[in-house]
Amino acid sequence: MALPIRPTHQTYDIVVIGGAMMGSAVAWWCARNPDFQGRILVIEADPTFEHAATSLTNSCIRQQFGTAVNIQISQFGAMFIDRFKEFMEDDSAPDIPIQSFGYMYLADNDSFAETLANSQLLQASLGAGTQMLSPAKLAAAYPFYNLDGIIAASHNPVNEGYFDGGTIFDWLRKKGGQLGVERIHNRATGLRLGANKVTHVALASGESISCGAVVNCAGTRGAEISAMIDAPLPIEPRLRYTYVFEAETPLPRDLPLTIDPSGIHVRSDGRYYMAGAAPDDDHPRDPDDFAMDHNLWEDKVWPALAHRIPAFERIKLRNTWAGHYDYNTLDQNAVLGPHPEVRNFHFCNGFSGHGLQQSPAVGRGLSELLIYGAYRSLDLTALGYERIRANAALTERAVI
Ligand SMILES: NCCCC(=O)O
Repeated sequence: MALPIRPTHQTYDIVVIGGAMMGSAVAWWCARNPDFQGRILVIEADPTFEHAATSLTNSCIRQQFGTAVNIQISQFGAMFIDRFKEFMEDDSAPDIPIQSFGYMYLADNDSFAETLANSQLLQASLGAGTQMLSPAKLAAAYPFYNLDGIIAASHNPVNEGYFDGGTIFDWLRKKGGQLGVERIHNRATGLRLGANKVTHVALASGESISCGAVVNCAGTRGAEISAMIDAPLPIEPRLRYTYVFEAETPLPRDLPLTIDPSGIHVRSDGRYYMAGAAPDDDHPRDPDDFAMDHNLWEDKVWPALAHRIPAFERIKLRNTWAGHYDYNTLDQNAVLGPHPEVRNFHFCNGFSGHGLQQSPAVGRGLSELLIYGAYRSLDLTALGYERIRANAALTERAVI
């Protein structure tokens, strides 16, 4: 059903700019909380979500991050997926399994092997199942890899792999609507400030909506929205290509999401395989530029895949697409929570390719900030805007 353009009210307690996975998660977490009795408006510029990262995602979750906060975010994400039906409070909600083939990071140099080993210690200390694998162990378990040049690997077969993020997205929108979340097809064109707060959101259709709080979930346009309150964000659209292919001889077991030293990643995708790559010349793009570089497959991606997995010499490309990361150039991590002075403006930006898997914990965390003024479950302060201002990166080495 088409969304209405105009809101039904002139005043909302919470206005969420951007209605894809993050905006829908924030809205649903707020709406389901009995301590919140207000009105929520979600403004979505493209309700088809054709080009949203939510639609063009590889839909995977991992525990293999290099910072405690990201590991804990994923741990809650995995628990949320595991207990999805319970969270939806609806017997007709589906079970959403995680296909735990794990991520397999391959290291071809001492420095990255050490990074993986240190990350494994951190992940294990927080309860994740990550293990370091020697080339010999790797060859025994996954004989299809060509391990030339590989000196170590890390792998986690627990709560790490593919999940059906699209179905979760559908349910968050549906249940949010049942709980009173209002969604419109419109664009935020301006934010009016008064006494260190956003007082109104201007819409492309001409209305000006009075608001209690604003959440910036605008994806690749997040920096445009925060610029409306003079808050610079180091976030830009970056192209990422996805390739789905069929192998003439399928591998004898699921292929973990393998991160090759070439930068290309590939995993099982049902009876197919899915690979991802960045352009060689990785620079900011226009938010509407989704041009595919068709040469990259022949020139780089396929040769790299066939080198690492010789069975992939004989494959048929079935589908390709280009999507965007909302790429945080400072540290490839999310920017979450209130602006230090404009306290009712909340960031929810810069996920740099790992947003879908972070949406359960991020939605919950922002709902706590919006309703109680503080994080109550998982403290996400490390991902706040202050670090952006201070140019103090929360470095995450495991960005794919
Ligand atoms: N965007 C594909 C990689 C997902 C991840 O960062 O785990």
